Amino acid sequence: MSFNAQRFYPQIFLLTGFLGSGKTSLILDHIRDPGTANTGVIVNEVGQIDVDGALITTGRTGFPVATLDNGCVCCSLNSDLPNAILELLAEREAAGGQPFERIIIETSGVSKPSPILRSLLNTGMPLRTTVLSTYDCEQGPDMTARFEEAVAQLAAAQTIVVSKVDRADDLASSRASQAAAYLNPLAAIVNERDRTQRARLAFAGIQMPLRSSFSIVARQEPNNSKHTRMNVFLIKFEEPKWDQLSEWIENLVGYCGDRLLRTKGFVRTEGRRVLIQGVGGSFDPPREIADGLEREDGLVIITRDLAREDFSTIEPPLKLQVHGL
Ligand SMILES: Nc1nc2c(ncn2[C@@H]2O[C@H](COP(=O)(O)OP(=O)(O)OP(=O)(O)O)[C@@H](O)[C@H]2O)c(=O)[nH]1
Repeated sequence: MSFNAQRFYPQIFLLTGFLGSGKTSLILDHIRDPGTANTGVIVNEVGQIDVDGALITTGRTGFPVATLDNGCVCCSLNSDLPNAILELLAEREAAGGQPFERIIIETSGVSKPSPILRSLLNTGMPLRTTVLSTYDCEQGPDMTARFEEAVAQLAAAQTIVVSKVDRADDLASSRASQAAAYLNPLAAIVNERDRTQRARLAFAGIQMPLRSSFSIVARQEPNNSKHTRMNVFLIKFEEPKWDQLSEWIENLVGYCGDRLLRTKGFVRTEGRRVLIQGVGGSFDPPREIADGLEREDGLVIITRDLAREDFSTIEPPLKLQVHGL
């Protein structure tokens, strides 16, 4: 399928936001809302385990999700993204469905938006694009100060959606809005406790021609797309016992401290397949995932300034392989 001037092209929402700041959750809140049937999603993960795609697929059965699995999309400037859009449109047409009103592109938590916007510009498709960034009110300004990726994401956004306010107090919530507005005075800020309403406001869409949003990003972010301070590891376990695995994770958290940024993936333990998710040192309760889901097992761990050898010092000693990604 190629570009067709007669076709109706959906609005594109480029959804950015730092690691664990709530991008997938915002999409899940959106697709659970009746009336969003004409949404398609493209997911890009920095690790090789597609957890986000899996969660969205289980969030609504049969939901149209495409995955960009060639590493971080902002680092691999090629035709993957335009092709994913065209394929999603073609599949929809072939299935005889209503045209998409919107396609949400969930970028990896370390992607910088500028190269992605550039690759959208090069499609030749008349795409109306809105850049959204989630801003985690629990992580706040410290995180953004430490990582240029987080600054680039917020600077590029037309809309900043403050996440996790449903479990924050009023002070944390209003501080997050102020910090977001300070970083990007041009952005509309969505700060809403009700998650359904938050998703509605987020994807209501402030439409700007792609070129003007691109020029904002280009000013803030002149050249590179390297993630200099981050390390991404894929850990493959040999069916550890649950007690041992949870102790290992607790010790990992203690060992890394604030160098641990994001942990997520699927691990087989005692005959079950478990979803493990953590942002910094805070972990969700483990969730059993049905075996039918065709996703590779393994835990993606994103850190700052950590070496592969560090994992061998974590107790208890488990049988594992560490791959640097
Ligand atoms: N209560 C609450 N929890 C949230 C919210 N947003 C995210 N979370 C939780 O925060 C964790 C990370 O959320 P995700 O939606 O996976 O974050 P993400 O930005 O997609 O993560 P990456 O793709 O790894 O960068 C999960 O445990 C979510 O359940 C929110 O608005 N409210």
